[in-house]
Amino acid sequence: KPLKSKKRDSFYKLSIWNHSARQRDSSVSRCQNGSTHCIALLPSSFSFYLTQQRLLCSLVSQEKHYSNTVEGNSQTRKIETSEWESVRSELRRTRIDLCSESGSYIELNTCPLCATNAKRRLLPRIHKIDGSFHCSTCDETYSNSQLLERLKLLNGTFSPAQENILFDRTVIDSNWLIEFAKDSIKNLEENKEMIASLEKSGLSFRILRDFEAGLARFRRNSDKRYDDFLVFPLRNERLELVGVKCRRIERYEDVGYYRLNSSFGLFGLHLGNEHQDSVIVSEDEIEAMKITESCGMVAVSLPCGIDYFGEDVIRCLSIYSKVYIWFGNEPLYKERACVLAKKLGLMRCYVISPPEKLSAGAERPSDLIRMQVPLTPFISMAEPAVQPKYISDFSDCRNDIYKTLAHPKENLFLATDCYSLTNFSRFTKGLRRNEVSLYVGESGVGKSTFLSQLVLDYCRQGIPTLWCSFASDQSFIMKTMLEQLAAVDSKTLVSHFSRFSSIFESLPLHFVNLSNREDIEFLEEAIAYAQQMWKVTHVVVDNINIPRYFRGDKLNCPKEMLEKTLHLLKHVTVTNNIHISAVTLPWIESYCHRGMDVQVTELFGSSSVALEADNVFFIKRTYPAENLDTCRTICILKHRWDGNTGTINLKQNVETKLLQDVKLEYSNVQINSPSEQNSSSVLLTDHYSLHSQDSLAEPCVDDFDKELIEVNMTAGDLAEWERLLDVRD
Ligand SMILES: Nc1ncnc2c1ncn2[C@@H]1O[C@H](COP(=O)(O)OP(=O)(O)OP(=O)(O)O)[C@@H](O)[C@H]1O
Repeated sequence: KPLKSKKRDSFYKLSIWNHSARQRDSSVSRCQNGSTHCIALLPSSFSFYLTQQRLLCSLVSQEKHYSNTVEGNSQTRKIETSEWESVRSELRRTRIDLCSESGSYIELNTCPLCATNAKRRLLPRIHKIDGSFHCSTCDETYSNSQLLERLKLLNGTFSPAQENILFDRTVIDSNWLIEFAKDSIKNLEENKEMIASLEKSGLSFRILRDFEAGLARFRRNSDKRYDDFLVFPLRNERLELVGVKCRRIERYEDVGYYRLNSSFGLFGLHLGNEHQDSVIVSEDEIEAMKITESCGMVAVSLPCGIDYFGEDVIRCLSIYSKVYIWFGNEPLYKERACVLAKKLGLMRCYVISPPEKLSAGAERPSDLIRMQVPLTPFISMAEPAVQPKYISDFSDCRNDIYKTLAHPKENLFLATDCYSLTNFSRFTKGLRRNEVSLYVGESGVGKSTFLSQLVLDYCRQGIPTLWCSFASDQSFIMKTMLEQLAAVDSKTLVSHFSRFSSIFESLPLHFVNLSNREDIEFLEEAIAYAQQMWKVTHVVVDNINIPRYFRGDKLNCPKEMLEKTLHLLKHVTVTNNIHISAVTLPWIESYCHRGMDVQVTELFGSSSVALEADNVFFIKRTYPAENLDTCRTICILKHRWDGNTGTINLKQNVETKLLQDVKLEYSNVQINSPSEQNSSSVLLTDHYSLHSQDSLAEPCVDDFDKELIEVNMTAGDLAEWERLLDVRD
């Protein structure tokens, strides 16, 4: 937990108590100078709280904790210490730190698979008991052994799997290896039959000689038969022979190695010279030879295919300023090409993946050569491995744009109508993804009341919503919502409390209390969590003026804080494809009492707030009252969807807390033609007749809007109320 700056550098007495409240241990932990975190090693299961001088921890007995997980569930396997140690050492190799231990999980500071990091919560984590790994950003779950395998592949510490490795022997004498390689070349030269069959498959003798490929015979232990193997020399970055790879001709997957030490070299490396600055990396020796034969470029092959990108391999490729990677078009090949490119340095790597149209489905160089398709055009079409995210063209967005144009309701709108605030709904055309709406108004003007009714309406339409509140008392807003949902007088509400409560509880609505969280990062974390857990698509933040810390840094300027927060919220909406409604106070409160001519820029000065928010709704008291003393006005100052601006009066039913939006005025009517207005009003009225009766049990007295249907239900008519609710459900 980040400590406030003034508390840094101070001493904390750390007392750990066991569950029977006997002091078990105590030590002094100190924040290091300038550090934001105070780290103390604590038993895995404890709860703690921080007072002025003390961090009090209550320790939950370890046995009890285990009984809930392992013994309680016989299917859960306790991870072996050795397994965990190997995962831990692979993680260390990947330079991934174990970030923290919380409850039964160990968090990692970065995901080894998708590279999400501490800035983007939630962190990937490993279960302490069964060793399972889960990252919610890339949505990958692995068992302990699967994770180990993945990490080994990423690290290049993979040592060839047992299956196809017939032998892997370390040679002590380098001369023996040189003699073996020479002999094998001679063997191949003398075996005319073999050369003829290789030439038939598209490999000329010349290229075999250039690559110094050879032939060797090995006797099988089992049946004393001899098998022919092609021999490929492996050289290090100094072009010294460090090993040979042998591949059985009959079964090409079967391989064997003779190596001088634990490192591998590359096949074909000796063909490069100082004049060549580019190389093609292929998975397979035959492919490498065919590429060079076909296009004249230097091609090398990896000693263990796409499974091994160890340091020795990377060193061999370091002399080239341009590396073309040609593995294949399948997702696994592409993924491995990316991993290799990252290790080599993205800026100098290019990935060759022949487009299907041009290659007639053939993606590997040998297939293309067999089909007599020249390779050079594909090499020139290679895509740079690094594709900066900020560069995009129409084709990147084409599909999304089509979807939003052709099926806006399914792809863009979370909801088009709000049934209890019909005029507002007609004006705003509903709730759209990727937008931030800002509700501005002086304190106590009714921002939360308005939003609670809006949220309630959308929740009833099934839109999963998260209400994030920085206010200390969250029950207040829940109470308002319950009153608005019930839409009955307080006496009836009390007598039927449990019934209304269960309806309220069944809504897809979740609350997050951020009252003690002054850092905006907690909000980010809460949204990420709610997205994972409940797939929320609408998030309300009440109110964004409260946080003071931006990712650990205290910002003393509220304007800067607001700008940064809004920028963050906009980013969150776009990355998560959701809508965020944020509540804020205006910077210049005097404008609250001005007429409709207020501009967004006047409320927020020349800041980026006006730019970042897609919609700005300014709620103000209506002065002077022509008998409308309970009225508020909501001014639509900015509306990105159609650019309309206007005002709507809000009238509250004091008993039920329900708002009625009356008297809609467009300030730029020319955009909405009368016919459009009519058609939308028919639609709204239709819905309204079905939905409104449960939300407006007691209609407001004044009939400002002719389109509002009359509600003929009495406040206490609960049976009818529930019947309607059932019909709607
Ligand atoms: N249209 C309205 N007419 C009359 N009273 C209203 C109206 N809207 C809200 N109120 C009342 O105003 C009071 C304050 O409302 P609310 O808490 O929603 O304000 P707020 O702007 O969110 O305040 P804060 O910024 O302090 O959180 C409540 O008692 C509410 O019932």
